[in-house]
Amino acid sequence: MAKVLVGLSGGVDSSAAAAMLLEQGHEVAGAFMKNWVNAEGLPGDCPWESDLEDALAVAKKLGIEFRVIDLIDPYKARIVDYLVEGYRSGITPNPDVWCNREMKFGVFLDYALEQGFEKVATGHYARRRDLANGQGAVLKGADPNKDQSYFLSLMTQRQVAHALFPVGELLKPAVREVARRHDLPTAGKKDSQGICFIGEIKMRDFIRHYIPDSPGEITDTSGKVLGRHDGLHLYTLGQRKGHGVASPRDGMAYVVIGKDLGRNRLIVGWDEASTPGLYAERCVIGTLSAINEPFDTPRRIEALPRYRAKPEPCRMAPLPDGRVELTFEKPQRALALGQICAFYEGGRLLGGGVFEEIG
Ligand SMILES: Nc1ncnc2c1ncn2[C@@H]1O[C@H](COP(=O)(O)OP(=O)(O)OP(=O)(O)O)[C@@H](O)[C@H]1O
Repeated sequence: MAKVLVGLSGGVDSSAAAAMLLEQGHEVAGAFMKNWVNAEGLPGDCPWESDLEDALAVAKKLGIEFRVIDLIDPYKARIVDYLVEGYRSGITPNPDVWCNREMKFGVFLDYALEQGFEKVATGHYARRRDLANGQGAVLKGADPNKDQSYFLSLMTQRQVAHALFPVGELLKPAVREVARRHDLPTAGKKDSQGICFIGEIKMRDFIRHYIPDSPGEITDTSGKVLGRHDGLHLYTLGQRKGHGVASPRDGMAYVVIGKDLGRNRLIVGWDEASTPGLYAERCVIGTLSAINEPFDTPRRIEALPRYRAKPEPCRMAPLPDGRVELTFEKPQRALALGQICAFYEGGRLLGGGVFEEIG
């Protein structure tokens, strides 16, 4: 049995996680991380105060110690700045994946260890197993509709060694049942949406607050002007809606297929396999994180280029500069620089990295 600090977000999953850990006989305390406060008055609803109340009510009901930890400054430095810088430089950042590595299993885990806890638990739908060599492994969650292992793909072995994911063993209805059985006030709460800190604030409004619009032309690949954009950072490869260019072809939409940074032009094309720039078979992944074995020999794996994508078979080969090259069996649509790619073998998460070159 271990001394566990569980991250209580005020949602049903982490509430049930705390209850399960108690049932398993662990010594449990709960903590709410204060990550971001809408001090800048962005339009939208930021429900952290009611989430904090819910987390506190759950801890009370379970009779566990509850702490509020102010991580606003490290969150700004590690997540908000990464997000804004990413958009500014024209890539597509993924703050949810980064948050697990830098905050929940970074700053928060360090705090927990310092305070004498042995483990940090969260309500993620993933499973943790001990390997014969003593290492911890991460498997996909038992509920295929809820699996969140993708978001854990940049975790290190040290982080996994101290992590627990109790609800990952269950299907979602069984998780709600745990919360009901313990009469937790969050049992019927609907699942949270969106980026962990932005809450109900629209990403577009958030970005616009930090990066001024920089309007330019929208063209096709021949350079013909089809419309105007508000700033290249507001668009992502493969994006169908929001660019405002109507399609003259029935059943065939214009999608974003590239950005010409030099001329501040957004390039659109047809959403079809033959469109240059939209599909790629090959890519280079850097900023790698290997949970168990290093990626130093060529092998066949499955890759998830984005959350909720289908696992795609591919060949992974190490490069002399320490990164890896992936060659997919089938061309992949809209792989975006900056996005996270998670690697799997069967149901086991091998790790992941960042798309640094495409095509
Ligand atoms: N502000 C927070 N304070 C403490 N822990 C948090 C916080 N936000 C998220 N977590 C932890 O990270 C886990 C995954 O976060 P995510 O935002 O994906 O929540 P979720 O899947 O909606 O789960 P939940 O139902 O518990 O909110 C949560 O289950 C919780 O353990």
